[in-house]
Amino acid sequence: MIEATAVGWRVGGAQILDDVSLSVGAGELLGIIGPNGAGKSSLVNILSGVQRPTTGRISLGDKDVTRTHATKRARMGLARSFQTSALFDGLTAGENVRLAIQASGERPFSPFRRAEGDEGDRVDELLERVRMPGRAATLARDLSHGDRRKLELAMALASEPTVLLLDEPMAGVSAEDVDGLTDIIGEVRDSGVAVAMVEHHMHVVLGLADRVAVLHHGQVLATGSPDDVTSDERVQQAYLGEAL
Ligand SMILES: Nc1ncnc2c1ncn2[C@@H]1O[C@H](COP(=O)(O)OP(=O)(O)OP(=O)(O)O)[C@@H](O)[C@H]1O
Repeated sequence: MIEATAVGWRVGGAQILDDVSLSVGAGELLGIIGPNGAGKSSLVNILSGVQRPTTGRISLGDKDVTRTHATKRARMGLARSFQTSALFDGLTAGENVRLAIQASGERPFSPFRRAEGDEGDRVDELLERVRMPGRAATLARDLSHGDRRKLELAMALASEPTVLLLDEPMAGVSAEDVDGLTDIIGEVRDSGVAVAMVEHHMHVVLGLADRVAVLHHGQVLATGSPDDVTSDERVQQAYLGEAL
């Protein structure tokens, strides 16, 4: 569904990404791991169209989207979450989701438009999908950190994406919420979405991913099943001192 071929990204004199090739298919979850500064977020930005690579190619389905803007890629079925929270704190959980539904629709987006058609049902469905039933009326600012991350997932799912890019969806959440988010993301993958997930919680990535790509100094050090990459000596070297 989404593929990077020989992607390089150079900023000033620094080669941030170098000859990165990877792909994620429908119903597959690719975990992207690597030490701090390896280039994981940069890669997500390039896959989503927030940044344009210096060299190489990105394709979405059978389309070359290397030069396609992020907004257009979103209309083509790509959704993403960000490392930092992207919610409207003064709106309720339901209103946040409704805005995401409207923003992904055909009609011009307006934060002042009232719910219409089956939007109310869709909001409830999406909140249920992320295990937040009955939370529609809670202000985003009053949600726990874990629920905020779930709400962000619901918003990313509002466009019914075929490809979902997640940049550290579990950063800073409690162990209990990590388990909940893991289940939800697994269900999204099982529903046929191609999911690429950057995550520092190693046990989550290794337990959930079908394949793992290890980035190191902007290059793909290894790709393979969780077992293959954890037993790879170069990967162990890159993570020296950290439990894999
Ligand atoms: N816009 C930019 N301009 C210059 N350098 C950048 C830019 N964006 C990222 N970098 C540099 O690229 C390198 C990779 O950063 P990136 O955030 O992609 O790594 P990461 O693997 O996501 O790290 P972390 O795990 O800490 O989030 C870092 O050295 C960073 O300083």
